[in-house]
Amino acid sequence: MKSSGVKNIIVLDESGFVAGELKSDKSMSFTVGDRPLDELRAEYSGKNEGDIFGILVIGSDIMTNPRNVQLYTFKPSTLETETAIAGQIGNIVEAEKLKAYSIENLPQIMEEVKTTVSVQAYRIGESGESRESSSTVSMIFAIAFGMMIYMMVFLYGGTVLQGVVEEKSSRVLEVVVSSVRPFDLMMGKILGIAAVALTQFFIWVVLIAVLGGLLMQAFAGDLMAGAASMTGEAGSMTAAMSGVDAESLAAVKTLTDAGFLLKMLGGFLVYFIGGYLLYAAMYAAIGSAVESSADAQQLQFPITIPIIMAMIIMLRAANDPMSPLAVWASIIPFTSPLVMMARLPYGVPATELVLSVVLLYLTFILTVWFAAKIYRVGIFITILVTGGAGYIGSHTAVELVGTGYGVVIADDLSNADMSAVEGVRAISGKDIPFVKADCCDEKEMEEIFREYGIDAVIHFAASKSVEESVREPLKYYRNNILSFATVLGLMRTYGVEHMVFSSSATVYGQPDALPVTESAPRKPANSPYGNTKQICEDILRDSISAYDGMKGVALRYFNPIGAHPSALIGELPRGVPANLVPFITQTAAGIRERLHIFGGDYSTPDGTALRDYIDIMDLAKAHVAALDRMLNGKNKGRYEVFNIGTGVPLSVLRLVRTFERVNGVAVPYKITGRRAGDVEAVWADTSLANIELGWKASRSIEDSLASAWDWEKHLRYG
Ligand SMILES: O=c1ccn([C@@H]2O[C@H](COP(=O)(O)OP(=O)(O)O[C@H]3O[C@H](CO)[C@@H](O)[C@H](O)[C@H]3O)[C@@H](O)[C@H]2O)c(=O)[nH]1
Repeated sequence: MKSSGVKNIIVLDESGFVAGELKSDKSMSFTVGDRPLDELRAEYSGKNEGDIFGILVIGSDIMTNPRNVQLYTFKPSTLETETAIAGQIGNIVEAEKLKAYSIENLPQIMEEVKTTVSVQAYRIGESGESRESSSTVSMIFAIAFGMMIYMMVFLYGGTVLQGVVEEKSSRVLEVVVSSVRPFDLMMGKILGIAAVALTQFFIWVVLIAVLGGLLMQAFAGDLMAGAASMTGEAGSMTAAMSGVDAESLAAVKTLTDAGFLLKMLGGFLVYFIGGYLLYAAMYAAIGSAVESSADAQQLQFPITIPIIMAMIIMLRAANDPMSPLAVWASIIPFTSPLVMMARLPYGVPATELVLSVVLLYLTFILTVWFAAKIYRVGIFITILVTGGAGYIGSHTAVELVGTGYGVVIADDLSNADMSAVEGVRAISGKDIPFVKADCCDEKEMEEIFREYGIDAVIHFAASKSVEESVREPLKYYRNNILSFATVLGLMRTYGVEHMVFSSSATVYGQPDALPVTESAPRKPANSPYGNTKQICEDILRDSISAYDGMKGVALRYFNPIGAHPSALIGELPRGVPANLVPFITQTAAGIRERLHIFGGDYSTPDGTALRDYIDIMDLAKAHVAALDRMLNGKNKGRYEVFNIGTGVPLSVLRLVRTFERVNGVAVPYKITGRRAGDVEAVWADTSLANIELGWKASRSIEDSLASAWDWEKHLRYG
């Protein structure tokens, strides 16, 4: 990779008057050779690292046959070198010819002695064989191929960029993305457009080849025939001596040299594909990072800089393929596709070629990875689901992914199981990120905000046992309130503005009027648990009113029941279930002897308490609806509250009977005294959620109870 420096050229001058007149300069140095050509060739052949650049043979009849000049090189020759030598010899011959004329009619003489010398280059390989090649053709090839790469990159890179930008605004993509890794999606997009580009390119190549062939036949038939009749060095020498334009012959020979053409086409394909892929990946990264085509225009500029640089270096490299700039630019991936094409005709060491190709394709893959990372952040709206391993959290995570949202689950697994996360992954078919973190731990949580571009939070993380909260209030105030305040604080720090909070119908206590609307007064809480839900609602309301941009929805759930239809996730109570349905399923499964129905003396049709049982899948969908509303700017206030229920009251006894009927299992039960803290009846007025969220419970109580039983059986019997 060292610079070519001064080109030392041995001159064998058969004419006797040229060698002495050749002037050395900083690029070329001439010494007169004192041994025959064959001897010199044998001595220097294969010693590419040596000092001698080549041997210049000037024919004895140079005065009458100015084309009888041959340059045998041990290193790649360039058009620049050949032109310089030809120029010098031309001047010397002209001067020599001038001597023979009377000086009186100088202008006429000048015209007459004007001589154009062409140098035929012979590249001496390791084997000592010399092959004639045309520098002009090589350069034209290099530049033409380089230009094609350049055009393709611009043309189809732009297509990739537009494609990514357009799809970003399309919801369809989010659905696609939910089942494909961003890396695969990005790669598919780039390769898909590459396939189109290549097809179009090959159509062009075939067209040009056919047209070119016809033109060649029409205009260059004679020349081709001449070239075909002369094979090898001897032929060329004859041609040179017979005065046929040697450069034209060399051009035709180069064009008909299958080895040369194969090398150039092979190189072109490797660099065309590699160059396109790399730049397409860069365009894709930009497409991922911007919101609109207009923004993309501005960001495209940085990409054009290396391409333009590569174009400039490519033109230089065609003249001096061994200069350090050319060598490095042909290895560095961003310029290599163009620059290497310019160097290729002159012969490039295999190590440089391999390094260049490997680096090009490696950088492409890295760029796709990088683009995919931006894409994920740019295209996915990523939702942090705290408590996502819990009952409602896991079902909501499934629903979010199904809708096209990106999800990160955070859970300390204190009252949940990793199997729920696995279930979510299995259902959604996606490797959803899970972080074991306590929402009260600011450091742990901050990692999540830093690592994943969080756009919104659904906060489920909380302890949920009414009875336990009475025994351990501090645990509840910490787990439910401190955690919520910590998450909200981090949202502020990281500019995350959307919060869906998991509230509860418990805030209504025993409502004065039924069904209960969102505007019903909240009653003093019966338990620390209930109190935390009220306090968290207030924290959210106050934070939103204090902090610009922050928006929030509190969803007041009624009684969530049921499980995902796949039975891969469901409610996972620890110890003796406090809630009705898990107790029923465990009793039906024989784990519990009998169900105790708390209170048969309420003022209700059958004396048992009335509740509004909402299916877990419907409840999960309500979260997506709330999130969509905020993210689409459809919310009417920055803080909104919705009841999430069916609006249909059901007694405990009716629920038990329905369970038995739907599942064909008996649930032994006994009516006992009322449970402390229980309200008699509560059910939702869901009209606000129906109208504003465009959400309505759709699963029947039968569906819910059947899925609850399926889940229990899955837990027991797999
Ligand atoms: O073994 C049991 C369990 C419950 N019930 C009754 O079933 C109904 C529903 O009880 P449960 O499933 O415990 O729900 P709720 O007490 O209504 O509590 C729900 O509603 C509360 C707010 O109202 C939330 O805080 C809870 O998390 C949520 O489960 C109530 O009448 C209970 O008395 C029984 O009869 N036997």
